[in-house]
Amino acid sequence: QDATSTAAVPAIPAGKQATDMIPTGPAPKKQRHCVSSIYCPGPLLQAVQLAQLFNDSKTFVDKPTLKAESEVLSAFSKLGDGKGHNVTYQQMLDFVTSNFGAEGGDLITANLTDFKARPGFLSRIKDAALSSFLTQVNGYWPLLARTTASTGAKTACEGCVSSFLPFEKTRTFVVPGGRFRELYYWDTYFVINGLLASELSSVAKDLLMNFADLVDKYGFVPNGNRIYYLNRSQPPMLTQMVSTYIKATRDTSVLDRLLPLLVREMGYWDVNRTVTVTSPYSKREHRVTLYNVDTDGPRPESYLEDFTTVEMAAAQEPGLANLTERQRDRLYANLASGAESGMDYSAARWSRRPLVNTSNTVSALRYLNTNAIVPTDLNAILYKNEVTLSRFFRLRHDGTQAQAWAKRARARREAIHDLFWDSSRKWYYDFNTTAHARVRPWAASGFFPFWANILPPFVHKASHLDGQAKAREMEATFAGLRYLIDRYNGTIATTLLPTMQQWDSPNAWAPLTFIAVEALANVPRSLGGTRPSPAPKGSFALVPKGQFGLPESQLPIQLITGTNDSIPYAGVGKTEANDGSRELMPPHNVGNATTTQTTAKGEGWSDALLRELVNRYMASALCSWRATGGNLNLTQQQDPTGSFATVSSSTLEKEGLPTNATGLMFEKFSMLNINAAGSGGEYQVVTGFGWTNGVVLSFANEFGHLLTRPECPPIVV
Ligand SMILES: OC[C@H]1O[C@H](O[C@H]2O[C@H](CO)[C@@H](O)[C@H](O)[C@H]2O)[C@H](O)[C@@H](O)[C@@H]1O
Repeated sequence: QDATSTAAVPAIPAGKQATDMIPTGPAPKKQRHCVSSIYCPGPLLQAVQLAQLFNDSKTFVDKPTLKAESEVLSAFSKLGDGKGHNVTYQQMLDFVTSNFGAEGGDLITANLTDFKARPGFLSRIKDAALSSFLTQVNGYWPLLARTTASTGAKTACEGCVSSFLPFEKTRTFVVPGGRFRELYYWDTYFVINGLLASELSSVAKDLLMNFADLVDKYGFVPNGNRIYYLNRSQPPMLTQMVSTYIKATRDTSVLDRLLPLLVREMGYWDVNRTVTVTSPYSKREHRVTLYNVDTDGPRPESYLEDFTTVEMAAAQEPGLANLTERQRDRLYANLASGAESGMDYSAARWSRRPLVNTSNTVSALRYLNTNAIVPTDLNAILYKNEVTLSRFFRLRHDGTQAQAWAKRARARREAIHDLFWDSSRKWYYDFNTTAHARVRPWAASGFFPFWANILPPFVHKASHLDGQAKAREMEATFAGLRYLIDRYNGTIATTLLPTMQQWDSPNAWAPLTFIAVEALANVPRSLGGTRPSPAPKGSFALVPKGQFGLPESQLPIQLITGTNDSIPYAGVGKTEANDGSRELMPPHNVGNATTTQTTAKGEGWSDALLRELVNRYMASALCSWRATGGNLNLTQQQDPTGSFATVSSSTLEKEGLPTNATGLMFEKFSMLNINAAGSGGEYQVVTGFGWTNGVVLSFANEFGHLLTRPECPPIVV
C-alpha cells in the first residue's frame, strides 16, 4: 500500500524518434494564483507536458528539482528557441532527467509513535476473516503517513524547489496513496473518521492543524497542498473534521485556533462561490453556492488531458467544433471547477451532453457546464457547517454568533428544499442555472442533505401528513436505494449513466458510501419502520416515478459475476428469458449475498438497508483486496471450505499483478462487482488508499456488530 513509489522513468513516447520535435501549441496564459515558472502554466511546463515523457501528467509536477531553480530555468532557456519550440524528444528527456528528482522525493515517511496494532474496536469483531482483514488495514496507516523536513519540503540543494506547499510546523499528514502524494482536502474527512477508529487522534489533530495553517496563509483550503492546486478548493469538510474530532476526543481546545479559521473559510465560499438564484418553483430568491474556479489555463497536474480536451479534440473527433478563445477559457474554468467538486469527472452531473461519445473520456468534457450547476452536496455540506458553527459558538458562550449562523443555516435549508427537493420524484437533485430547473438524472449526491440532517419537507411540522403517512413517504424516498442494492452486486454508483468518467456508473466510491450510510442512520427511528421493505424487495414499481430519470430498461446492465455473460437484467426475482433455470438475482448472483441475510428482530427498512450497505462495502474492500493477493492467514477451522485461501501466484500473474502481491486497497470500486476496482477517468486506478481504509475502519468501529463474513465470488481470470 506504500505511496513512496520509485521514480517513473521518462521515455520517448511510442511512435516518436529521439530527433523528432516535441509538439507545441498556443502560448499558455499566466495564472495569477500559480506563480512558479516550473510547476505552473508557462513555456517550461507546457513543453515538458506535451512531450509526454510520463504516462501520467501528474508525475512531472511532483518532482522536486535537483538543481537551484535559476539553474533549471537557465538550462531550459538553452533548449530550442528558449520558449519550448524546436526542442527534440531527446533534448527534453535529458533536460528532465538531469534537472528533476523522484516524484514525491520532497516528502519523508512519518513515524506514527501512537500507532496501535490492535485498537479497541477489533475486539468487537468476532469473525476471524473480518478481524484479520481489519487488523491489516489498520496496519496501513504508517505506510500513508508523511512529514516534512523542518524547512518544509525536502530538497536536494540550496535553491532547489518543489511544488509542495509546506505547513507552518513539521507535523504528520496522511496521503491517499499512489499518484496522490500530498494532503487532499475532502479525502481527509474520511481519513480522520478512520484514524479516530484506529485511536490515532494525535494524527487527526495534526491534520486539523495542517489545514489551519493553509487557511491562515491562503484564506481557504486548497484542493491539495501543491502549488498547482492553489486556484481551487474541494468539498469544504474542515468544519465537519473538527466536529468529528471533538465528538470522539472531547478536546474542544482545538477551537481556540480553528474557530476563527473555520469562519474565514466559510467567507471564502461566500465571497467567491455564492450566487443568487430565483426559484422557478416558489419565485423566492436564494443565496446558494457552486463550484466556480477562476482560471483560463490547463490544470498543471492534468496538463496534457486539459490541453487535449480544449485545444486538440476538435481536430481529432469529427463533430466537435473549434472553440473561440472565450469558449476555450471557459472550458478550462469548467474543467478546474469539476476538479474542485471532488467529482472529477462526472459527465452525468457536470456535462450538457454526458453520453455524446462514450468511446473516449474527452468528448463529454467538451460540454462541461460545472459552473452553472448548483450542487446538492456542496450546499448540504455548507448547511451542516453553518449548524456546526452555531453549535461551536454556543459552546464558546457567544450567543450572537450562534444565532447568526443558525439563521444562515435556516436560509440555506429553505433553498435546499425549494431548489433541490422534488416532491414527486422524492429525491434531491442539482439545480441547473442554465435550464433554470432541477436536473433529471439521479445522483448519489442526493444523500448529502440526509447526512446533513435535513429531512424532506413532508417530515416537517407543517406537513399535513400523519406519522404513518410520513413513514411511508420516507420508505418510498429510499426505495431507489433499496432497488439498486438488490439489483447490483457492488456498492452504490455515483450516478446511473455509464459515461466512461470515473465519477459515473459503474464506479462506486468510499466517500459516497459513507455519506449514504450516515444518511440512513439519520432517518428518525419513528420513520424507519419496524419491518424490512415488503417483498419483492427492490421492485422497480416501488421506486417513485422518475426518481432515477431513466426507465428500468435503460439502467446499467448487471453482469453475472465471474462470467463474461452479458445477460440483460430481467427484473428482481425474475428469471432470464432465454434460460428459465438461471436466476439473475441472489443467491445465484454471487456477491450480492448481503441481501439474503436474515433480519434482526424489529429491524426496520432503514436499519436493513444500512446493514446491507455496510456489509456490501466491507465485502467490496475485502474481496478485491483478497483477489489481489491479500492473505487472511486463516486456520482450517476458521475457513473450513477454503474459500478465503490466498490467491495463487500464478493467478496473480495472469491478472497482471506481481506474484508477491499482498492485497490492494482501491481508490474506487464498482457497483457491478465486489471483486474488482473501479475504472475510467483520466488516470489509472490508484491503490493505497486513504479514504477506503478510513471508511472500512470507521464502519468496523461504528457498525462492527452488524458485520457478517462476506461471500467472495470466485476469481475468474
Ligand atoms: O489528477 C487529477 C485530479 O486528481 C484528483 O482527484 C481525484 O483524487 C483525489 C484524491 O483522492 C480526490 O479527492 C478526488 O475526488 C478525485 O477525483 C484531484 O483532486 C484533482 O484536483 C485532480 O485534478
